[in-house]
Amino acid sequence: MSRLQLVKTEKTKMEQKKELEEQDKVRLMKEKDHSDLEISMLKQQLDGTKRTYEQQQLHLETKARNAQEELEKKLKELECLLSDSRKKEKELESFSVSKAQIWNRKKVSYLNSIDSQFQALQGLRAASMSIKHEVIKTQRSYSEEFNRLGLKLKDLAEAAENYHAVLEENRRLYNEVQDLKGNIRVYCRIRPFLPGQSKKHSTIEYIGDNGELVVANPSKQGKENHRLFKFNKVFGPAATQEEVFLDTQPLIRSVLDGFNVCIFAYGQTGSGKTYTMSGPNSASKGDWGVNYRALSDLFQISQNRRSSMSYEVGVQMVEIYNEQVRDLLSSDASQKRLGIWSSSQPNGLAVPDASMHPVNSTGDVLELMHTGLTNRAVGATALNERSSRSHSVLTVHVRGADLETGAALRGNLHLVDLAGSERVDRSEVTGDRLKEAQHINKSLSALGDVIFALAQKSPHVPYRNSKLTQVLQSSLGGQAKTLMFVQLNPDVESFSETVSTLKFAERVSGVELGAARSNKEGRDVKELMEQVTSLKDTIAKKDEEIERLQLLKDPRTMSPSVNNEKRSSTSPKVGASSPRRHSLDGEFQPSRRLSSGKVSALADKASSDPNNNSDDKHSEAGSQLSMDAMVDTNQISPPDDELLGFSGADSEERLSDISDGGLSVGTETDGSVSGAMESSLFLEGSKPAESTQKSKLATKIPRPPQKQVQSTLTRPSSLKDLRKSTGSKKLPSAGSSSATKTTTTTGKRWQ
Ligand SMILES: Nc1ncnc2c1ncn2[C@@H]1O[C@H](COP(=O)(O)OP(=O)(O)OP(=O)(O)O)[C@@H](O)[C@H]1O
Repeated sequence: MSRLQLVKTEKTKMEQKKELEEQDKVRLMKEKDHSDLEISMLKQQLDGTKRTYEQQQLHLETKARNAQEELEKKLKELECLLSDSRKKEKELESFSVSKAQIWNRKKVSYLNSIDSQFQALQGLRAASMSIKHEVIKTQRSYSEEFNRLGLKLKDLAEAAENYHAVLEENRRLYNEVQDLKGNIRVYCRIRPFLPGQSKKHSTIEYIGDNGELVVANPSKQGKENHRLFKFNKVFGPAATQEEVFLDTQPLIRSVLDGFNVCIFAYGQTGSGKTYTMSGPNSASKGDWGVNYRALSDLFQISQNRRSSMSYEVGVQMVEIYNEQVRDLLSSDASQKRLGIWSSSQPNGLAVPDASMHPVNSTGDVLELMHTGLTNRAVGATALNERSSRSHSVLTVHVRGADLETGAALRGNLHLVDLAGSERVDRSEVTGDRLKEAQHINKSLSALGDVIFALAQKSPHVPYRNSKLTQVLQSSLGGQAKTLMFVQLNPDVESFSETVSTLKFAERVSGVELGAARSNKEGRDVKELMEQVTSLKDTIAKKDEEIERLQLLKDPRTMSPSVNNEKRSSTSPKVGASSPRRHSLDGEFQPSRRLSSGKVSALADKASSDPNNNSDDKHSEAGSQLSMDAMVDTNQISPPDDELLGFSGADSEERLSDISDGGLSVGTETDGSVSGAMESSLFLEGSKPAESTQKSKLATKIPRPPQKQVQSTLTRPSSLKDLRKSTGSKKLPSAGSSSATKTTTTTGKRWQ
């Protein structure tokens, strides 16, 4: 059974295997069909592809043929090009060969030039080396020089630091010198005779170098009508405008240093006030008066100082007519009356309403002054010679600032052309003319009174008595400096006016008791005394010579007894005169007509023995002189002083006439010195005690009214008159200490 089962299992297995194989066969048959299908498809595909390839091959073959044709064409072209290029190459080769040759030539020339330039460069280098050495040497010397300059600069810088201090010191010293010369100066100027007047007699007898002036009335007989005056300076008729200004110039500088200065011209109508202050009409530069020159100088100095100071200058010009102040520079035709500030305003203006015109040059000033003078002249036609009857005041205001310190200063310069000073007899005038005269006399008297009160240190200075003194207040007194020009007309017909003018001036000049006088006096007096001694020697020699000549001329006097007599009586009279003139003047000037006496008469008296009072001739002569003087004084006195409004001034003037010294206590610095000199010159040998006594007497004399006293005092002799005058002029020097002190203490610097 097992076998069968085995065979049966075997058979099943065989059947299963056969079945599987059957299945495989079917599957394989299917796969074969499928593969046949695939093969046919692939065959189809292959055919299609074969065809496509064949087409493509055809196309490509066509293309290749075309390309080949084209390439053949290009090849031909390229061959052409190649042949062209070869040709060009050949050409270029030949060109480059020629170029190379040119370049070679150029190269050679460049090399040559480089060679030569190199050599030149070598030369330059050598030169530059030597220059360098030179420069180094110069640099060294420069640096040494710079060092030296540096040291100098340092010194300069140090000096510059002190410059301002020195400048300030200079100014101080300069103004001290001006102070030493006195704060009030009086210059006398005599105008020449005008064309057509040459034949007239002159009243001017003698002009001394030291300010002496002798006037006389030539129409009167006798030697006794001579009068001697003494001022700081006397300018004769021949003096030029420039000479006059030279002595004025120092004051101008003071204005720029902050001082107030007043320059005025006093004198009768036609005596040359306007000529001195402004110059003649349409004056050329050479004829310019003090005004123009002062302003021109002012600008010049301010210009010179511009590195250290800056200045502003303004001008006002007013006219005082009948006690009314009028602006001469105003464009306003209404000409209103202007008010005056009696005490100076902070800005220093006395007439603040008068127009102020800033000026920068002399040209500006000329223009303004022309306007001012034209305005004054307009008034003149309307009111008849008004220019002579009014005071014109040109005020220059200067404001300065120190550029270094910023310090400010202020100075005023008043340039005044006063109205004519002549006195008018009441009987001669009425109405407007009388009113004018009263106003002028009042203001001029007030001016004299102010100066006199200042000199006397009076607690009250009467500035308010006139518009003139109110306007000038800041420039009168204190440390202000005043210069008065006394103008004289030499015409004999003006003699009484001349004497009156001179007396006024003497009164003004006599008031200055300068602080420096006592300092200066010693030395100056010594010098002057030495001069006097030498003059006396000369006089003595001349005396002897004249005597000798006279003796030779007059044989009758040959006898010793007569000779002696003559010598005692005539020799001093004739002999002393001309030698003195010689010695004072330097040389004899016939025009002064002194040969027969006049000044010589004064000198006679001076040189004669003062003890010889019994000499009748002399005492007579003396009284005659005084009488003449009195007659003159009386002639000029108006009949009714009070009505004309100058009685006070007159009485004082008379007093000055009487004692001179009582008021004229020395004409400032030089005046006092000259007082001493005069006493020696004119009172040679006089007893000092006597002269002192007389001067004391003079100072004790009460003031007005003095006509009586005048005659008793002046009558004895003119010699005494002179003694009194000179003696009293010496007074301040003897007892000047108090006066000297007061002047110094009252002197206040203006600010
Ligand atoms: N020093 C001088 N040299 C030449 N001529 C002068 C001199 N002084 C004055 N004169 C002449 O004298 C005449 C009068 O002078 P001026 O007019 O200056 O006098 P015055 O005092 O100002 O007169 P007034 O009071 O009328 O103004 C003028 O013709 C002037 O030219």
